Amino acid sequence: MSSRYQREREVALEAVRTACLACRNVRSAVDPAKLDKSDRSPVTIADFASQAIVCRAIRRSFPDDPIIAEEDAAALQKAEMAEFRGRIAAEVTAVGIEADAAQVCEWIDEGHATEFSPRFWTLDPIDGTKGFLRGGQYAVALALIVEGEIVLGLLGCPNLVFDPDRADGPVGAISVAERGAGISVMAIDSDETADVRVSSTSETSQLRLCESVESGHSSHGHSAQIAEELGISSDPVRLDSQAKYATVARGEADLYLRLPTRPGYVERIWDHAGGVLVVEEAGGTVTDVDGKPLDFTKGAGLSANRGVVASNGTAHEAVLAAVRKAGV
Ligand SMILES: Nc1ncnc2c1ncn2[C@@H]1O[C@H](COP(=O)(O)O)[C@@H](OP(=O)(O)O)[C@H]1O
Ligand SMILES: [Mg+2]
Repeated sequence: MSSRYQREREVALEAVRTACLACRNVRSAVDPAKLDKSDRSPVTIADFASQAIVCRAIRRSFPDDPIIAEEDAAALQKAEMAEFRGRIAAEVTAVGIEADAAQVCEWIDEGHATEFSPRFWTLDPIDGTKGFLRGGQYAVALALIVEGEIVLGLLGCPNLVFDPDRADGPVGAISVAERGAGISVMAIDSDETADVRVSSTSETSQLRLCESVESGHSSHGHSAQIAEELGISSDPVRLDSQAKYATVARGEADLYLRLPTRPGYVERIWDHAGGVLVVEEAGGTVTDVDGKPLDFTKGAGLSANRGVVASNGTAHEAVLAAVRKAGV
């Protein structure tokens, strides 16, 4: 695979892999230590450790690149958070990056950018924090955006089986996509690599649909209507995080629907950028529910779009027609 962004890929892959290992370590501890953010969504030691690891790596290799990331260290600065800060530093140190609490907070805050710029990274240190907490799917999601176009997309999925045909095979898969250069999936714990491609299913009644576990993140009612319209009789597969994009990319599912639950919710770029390129480079198509391409020039939010439809491409137009019929 010829690569225009070879160095960026290497740095990003190493950082995402290390962040995945830190997340796993926290997950296997008795208490992943959760805080509730001001919007009442959960955040854990692992979210902060992952963000510190990835932001540090990008800052060292690409000092001028802004990073738009989900977390910030503001809540960690309070005096009563000293132990929590110390635990984050210990988790970062445990994966081979020696750091104290102050250093870790500085790295986390490297992800403070919010505005569009000609070249920037976007990071979700743990996408699907609810999935992480319940032992389900989650992802470390990283993308590089140049002139509004995603050029690199990585999804580290520590709980995703590497090869869907080997259910008892290795667990942990990192999808790495580069625009125009394809996608490969790497095992987290070995050098095993796989080429993947979306499915070729065109018969709409045969489409395997995936969606969020959380009905507050995507309307399950509308997706049931759309499935009925398409003649789909199988139940949707529900999983947390951008692991949904990874499953569409490797043909394990044919369709991922993210349907607005309320008017005015603006999707965050870090919840999609990595996954979008992973699906596109595997041969699939991603638009919003109105059929428009996702617009990554608006800062941290996808304010020009509503919802997301990611498919194997073949079925995309038929799905959009069903989405319109359902009145999404
Ligand atoms: N009302 C809403 N509609 C769509 N997405 C939402 C939402 N409220 C929160 N989210 C996002 O949904 C993400 C999880 O998606 P999924 O349901 O596919 O696992 C969360 O990411 P984090 O887990 O990183 O906070 C959060 O950003
Ligand atoms: Mg997220």
